[in-house]
Amino acid sequence: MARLEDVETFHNISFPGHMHTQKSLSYATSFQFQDSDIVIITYPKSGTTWMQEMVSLVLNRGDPTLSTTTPNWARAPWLEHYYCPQVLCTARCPRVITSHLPHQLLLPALKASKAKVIYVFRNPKDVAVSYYYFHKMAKFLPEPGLFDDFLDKFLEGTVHYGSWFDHVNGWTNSVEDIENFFHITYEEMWQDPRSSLQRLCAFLQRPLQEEEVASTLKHCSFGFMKENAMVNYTLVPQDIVDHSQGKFMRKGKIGDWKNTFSDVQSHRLDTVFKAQMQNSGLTFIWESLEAQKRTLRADTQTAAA
Ligand SMILES: Nc1ncnc2c1ncn2[C@@H]1O[C@H](COP(=O)(O)OS(=O)(=O)O)[C@@H](OP(=O)(O)O)[C@H]1O
Repeated sequence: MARLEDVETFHNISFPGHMHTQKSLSYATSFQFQDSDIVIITYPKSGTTWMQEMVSLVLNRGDPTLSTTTPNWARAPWLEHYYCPQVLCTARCPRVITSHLPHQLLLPALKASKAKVIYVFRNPKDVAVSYYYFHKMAKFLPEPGLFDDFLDKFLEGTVHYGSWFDHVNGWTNSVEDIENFFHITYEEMWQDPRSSLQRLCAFLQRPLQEEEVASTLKHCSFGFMKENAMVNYTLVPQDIVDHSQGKFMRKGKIGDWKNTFSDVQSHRLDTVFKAQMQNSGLTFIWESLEAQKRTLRADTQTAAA
């Protein structure tokens, strides 16, 4: 199946040209946010769709009607995609807007408003693997080749949307610059969905009743989202996303990187991580809960011996 390989370069960062144009990227960077807007920002494959679903359910008090009838990209459109202006014309208030843009491109526009900004990030090893497999399916992304070659580009920051390290450093350092800023990790959402949801509700000032919380958690679970055609991307035509190559809702786990990374590749990422993230003060969860428990047990046994 042919690739839709056109590339847009904007401020030295490459973007898939099939969905972004100079005009749409300029539109995004000079966007006039409203104070009532809710803006979800992520590096690709970090939990965007999950947060779009969570926000949508919170705004609808756990009622899944919209989540099961309207695709996520229509409920929370990508600011930098060419179709955003048309979708925003009919958007309800508060508008929910999504972006993968790095902070240097979007911060000036956001600083000028009181929009509520949600930043979701995920450990870079799981991001790299998820992104790699998505490149195999998504015809608007370049053919990724071997994982080793893709990892080189990921570490150099020459993949589409730029460097994970710059993205996470940039946005997590923006707390001071943006009046209403909330950040959360994929791992936190995974390990403690209920308290993640409570934190989100508090930030959005949308408290939920217990049954609304239960419904939101149910519809945001990986199992539910995997089957929901409004979020699992099966609605996207085959010539844009080749569904025979994999699933968008692929595994939804912490620590899946271990099935793709070799020890050498893991060490390579660790080295770049150490160099670029050492001043970030951020800590990441790299392993599944089972692996964490195994390590803890082994440590306890060693200490007891
Ligand atoms: N509810 C829920 N629980 C756990 N994990 C989830 C959930 N929803 C989406 N996912 C996983 O998120 C990955 C896709 O990330 P994004 O939505 O950011 O992708 S995109 O940037 O919008 O293309 C992709 O991760 P991988 O499975 O590791 O590839 C999805 O499976």
